[in-house]
Parts: sequence; C-alpha cells; structure tokens
Amino acid sequence: MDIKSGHSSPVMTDSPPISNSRLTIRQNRLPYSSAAATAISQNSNLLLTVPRKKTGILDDVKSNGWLDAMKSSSPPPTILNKDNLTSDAADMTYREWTQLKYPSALSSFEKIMSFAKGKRIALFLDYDGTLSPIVEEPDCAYMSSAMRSAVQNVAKYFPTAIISGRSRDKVYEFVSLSELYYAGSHGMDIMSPAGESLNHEHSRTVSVNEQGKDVNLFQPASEFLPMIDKVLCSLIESTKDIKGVKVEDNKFCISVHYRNVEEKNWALVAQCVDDVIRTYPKLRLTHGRKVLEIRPVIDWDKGKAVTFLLESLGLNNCEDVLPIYVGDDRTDEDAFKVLRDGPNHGYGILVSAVPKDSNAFYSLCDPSEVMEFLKSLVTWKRSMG
Ligand SMILES: O=P(O)(O)OC[C@H]1O[C@H](O[C@H]2O[C@H](CO)[C@@H](O)[C@H](O)[C@H]2O)[C@H](O)[C@@H](O)[C@@H]1O
Repeated sequence: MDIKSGHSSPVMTDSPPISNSRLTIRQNRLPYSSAAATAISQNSNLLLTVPRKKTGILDDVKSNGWLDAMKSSSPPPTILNKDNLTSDAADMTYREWTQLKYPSALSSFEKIMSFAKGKRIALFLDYDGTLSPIVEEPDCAYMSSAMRSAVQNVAKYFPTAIISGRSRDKVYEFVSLSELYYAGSHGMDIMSPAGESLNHEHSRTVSVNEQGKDVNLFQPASEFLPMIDKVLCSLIESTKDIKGVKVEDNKFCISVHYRNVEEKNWALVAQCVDDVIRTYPKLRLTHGRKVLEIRPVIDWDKGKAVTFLLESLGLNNCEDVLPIYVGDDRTDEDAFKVLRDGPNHGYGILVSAVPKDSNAFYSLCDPSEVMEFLKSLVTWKRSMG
C-alpha cells in the first residue's frame, strides 16, 4: 500500500490493533493450537485419550474467556428496549448510569446545543442498532420510513455520513438517501454524494448505476479483496453444517453471525473461523453484536473514517466545528475515542439500553430516541434562523 498525502493513511501494523477488553481468537489460544497439536502428536497416549475436537473445545474456550466475549456481545432481546426492562432494579441501574456516567443526549440537549452555538455540526451515524433496531435476520434490518425522513431532514442542515460495518452497497440500499456520505466495511469503503469529491489524491470517480451520476470513492483496503474473497468462500464452506450460521459478505470484511446458532455450538463457530483465518496473518478478528468480524490488519477503522471525512469536508482541525457520532457497537468506540481525544473535539453518543463502559460522552436508549434526537437537531437549527 502506498498512500501518500496529508490525509491520514492506513499503515500495515504487525500486531492486531485490538483493545484489551476485546478478546480475539489469536490472542487467546484456542484448542488445538499448533503447540497443543505438537504435544499431542509427540505423545501417542494423549492421542488415544484426548479425542481431537470432541472434548476440550468448550473447556479451553471457556477458560480463555472467549466464550464469555461471545455471550456478552449483545444484550438479550428481553432488555433491548427501554419499555421492556425486566425489573425495577435494572431500571434503576440504567437511570444511575445515565445520570452519573453517560447522560441522555435528549435530557442534555440544551447543554449540547449551547456548546454547538456558532459551530458547524457534522453528523456521523452508525446503521445497525442505531438507525434500525437489532433483528434476528441481518438481511431484514430495515429502517423505518419515519427514521429515513428524520435522517433526510437533518442532512439538509448538516453534512451527514453513515458509517457501517456492512458493505457500502448494502447500507446504501437500506438508507436510500443519495445526499449522504457513506462509509461501508467499517470505514474501508467511503463514497461521496453525487457531484461531491472526497478531495483525496487516491480517491477515484465512478458512475453509479441508476442515474449514471458520478460519485467519488476511497477504498484503502482494495489490495485485500482477492484474499477476503478466498476467505469468504472457505468460511461459507467450513460453517455450512452449523445450523443458524450466516456468513455475510461485507466486501472488505466478513461477518460470521451466530445470533441464530444454538449456544452449545458457539465454540464450534469460533473453531471454524480460527481454522480458516489462522493462515492469514494479514487478517484480524473483532467482536460485534453476536457476530465475529474478519477484516484486514490495516490501521483503519470507523475513527479513521471520521477523520478522513472531516478532512474531505474541509472541517478538520477547525475550532468552529462540532462533530457528533451516534453508534451502538464496539466498533463505534474507535470513532468515540477520536472525538474525545483527537484534535476534532466532538461528542460521541452511545446507543444502549443497558449500562456499559464507553468512550462516548452521552447516551440514547434505542433507535427511537436517536430519531427524536435527530428531529431536535432540525428544530434547533430552524429556530436559529
Ligand atoms: O456498523 P453497523 O452498521 O452497526 O454494522 C455492524 C454489523 O451489523 C449487522 O449485524 C448486526 O445487526 C443485525 C441486524 O439487526 C443482527 O442480526 C446481528 O446480530 C448484528 O451483529 C450486520 O449484519 C453486520 O454485517 C455488521 O457488521
């Protein structure tokens, strides 16, 4: 990769840049690592008494905490909505969390807007769990038309980008608003609205299908496409007998969903993924909501995509700019961190119905509150004249 410019550049890194809280298969030895395999092959007694892949998987995965990471990756459906909290205690804990740690962006709206006064707002929105509710079937994560209108309205006043782990095509199909910026594949596939440029020497112009309008693309991981395609085929093949698994092609990354897999088979899903990707040191694995995500080991994530887009929009390092990022997933933390610690100070807003630690400043409970927040932004902007 040879990307030279004043813009942030993706750089190959040797070790997987994953935070400590995020457990990975590679960091946590899985059953049947090469060391274990060597030990077994050197001891024929062991070979007889420890049947490969039958016992040991669960024990090893459990002792590494890896299965716990898979279990805790998404709140159970019973507590997904604020109206549905299972007990008064849970309700109280959530309220304390919003009061003491991550205040509601709706209750704090005036405070946020007093800080925004005289500033240009740039808006970044995650898709799944933020604009659409989490559902069992990834292909059915539709956005309501009310939410689409809210996004459309807010984009009339503020530059708005959708930043998603999904492929850009897929998220564009769901959102269907041509006036937005889109960053698919966790920011590795960035597209300007028609007629706009990303202002980067390595962006390229392509015609988009229906109306043949020109858009500008930036794809820092394009050299990994052949490898990702190969891994995609292997993963589809190796998991085909596990009921409920869904392998999703997100172009520059792959999602292996286990939401609909019986919990007793989660270790098997992990094993299949590890078996395939262990021979690809240029790929890394992260955890999403009941999903294992495989992507290239480049120094690029949703946070980098936010910085790139601010640069493209000429809003980088400007004191009169307030970026706001709304997201629900672990991968959104990279963007929250950039807005919290980087030169482009702004607000991360975590969408969560359960208390959790985050680099965000504020919180919203669910997509319906996200919609309310977007509408409030529009009302505020109109009231400013
Ligand atoms: O960055 P995002 O827009 O939040 O995308 C992250 C992943 O979202 C999707 O999976 C999640 O939502 C599904 C639909 O609600 C749900 O069934 C699944 O369990 C969740 O993990 C998407 O399918 C993935 O490809 C994205 O990476």
